[in-house]
Amino acid sequence: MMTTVSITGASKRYGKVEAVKDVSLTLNEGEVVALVGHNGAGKTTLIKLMLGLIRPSEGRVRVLGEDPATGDFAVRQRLGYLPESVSFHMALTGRETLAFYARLKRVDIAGGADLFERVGLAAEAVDRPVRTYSKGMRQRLGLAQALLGHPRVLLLDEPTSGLDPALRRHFYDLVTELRAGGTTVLLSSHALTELEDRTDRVVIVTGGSKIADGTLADLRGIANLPTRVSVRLAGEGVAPDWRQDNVRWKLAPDGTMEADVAADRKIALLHEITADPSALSSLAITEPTLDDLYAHFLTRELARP
Ligand SMILES: Nc1ncnc2c1ncn2[C@@H]1O[C@H](COP(=O)(O)OP(=O)(O)OP(=O)(O)O)[C@@H](O)[C@H]1O
Repeated sequence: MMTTVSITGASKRYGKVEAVKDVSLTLNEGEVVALVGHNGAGKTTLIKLMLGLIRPSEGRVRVLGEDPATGDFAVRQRLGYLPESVSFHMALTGRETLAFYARLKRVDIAGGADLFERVGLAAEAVDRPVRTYSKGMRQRLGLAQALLGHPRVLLLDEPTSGLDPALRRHFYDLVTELRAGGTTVLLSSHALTELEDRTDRVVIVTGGSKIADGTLADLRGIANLPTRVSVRLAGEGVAPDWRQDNVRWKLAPDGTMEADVAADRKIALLHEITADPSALSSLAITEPTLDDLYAHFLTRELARP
């Protein structure tokens, strides 16, 4: 897998504020990575470092093998960026806006109509002034702008804010397609639930530091949080042996029995529970969500001396 972005020991200070502290991070070709963290955690600063808009106070940033702040313009042409709040010139139409950005980026606009279609901006809207656009339409125009020049690295800051559920799905389909074509996609977001099944890797930052970096499975392994097992018994009178196991079951008001089971005991317990399938009417297993993991890593970080 080819590395497209590599950040090594990077820090960025603004006076006394250390917006990014000694962060090392690698992004690869064809990878979708979520960058998550609270407000002020340093996400935008990291993105600005990758874009070469700012330089690190310490450390090194390389994008497609070059320093984005000083490197070749050709590298910046292969970088796409969607800022958190997209602001366009309200009097320009969608088509004019895209043409403007294409000129800035010095890329061919020939595929412009295609781009509108790809991001789901209706043909009838393309020649209307941007001031008549809804927030979701502006967001899609922003995405079309970010896709100009077939970027190899796409940095998207809160890309789904303002999109309704159907547009979100469309957006993630597009991300999947880009990833298949080898693009690196970095999504900075607060929307943890929707990121869960859609990213290859999750990077958590807080107070400018990176505190976790891995696949969801990696993070689950490190966090070692319990798995929730929920069962419903087939009949009132059934009292299987595993109820006596040293797992603490709680009875929910709807009659479901729930237990939080340590990762290393989960499989043995499930084996036991399912030994007599006729005893159960339903069984559900819930792994820790990205929300749970995020809370875990933040709490662990706060507890550090
Ligand atoms: N130009 C700047 N001058 C001074 N301080 C800054 C500057 N840019 C960022 N900071 C500070 O650096 C820290 C990190 O900010 P950053 O914008 O990177 O966070 P973020 O994770 O993107 O937050 P959000 O989710 O709110 O966008 C914050 O404390 C912020 O106030």
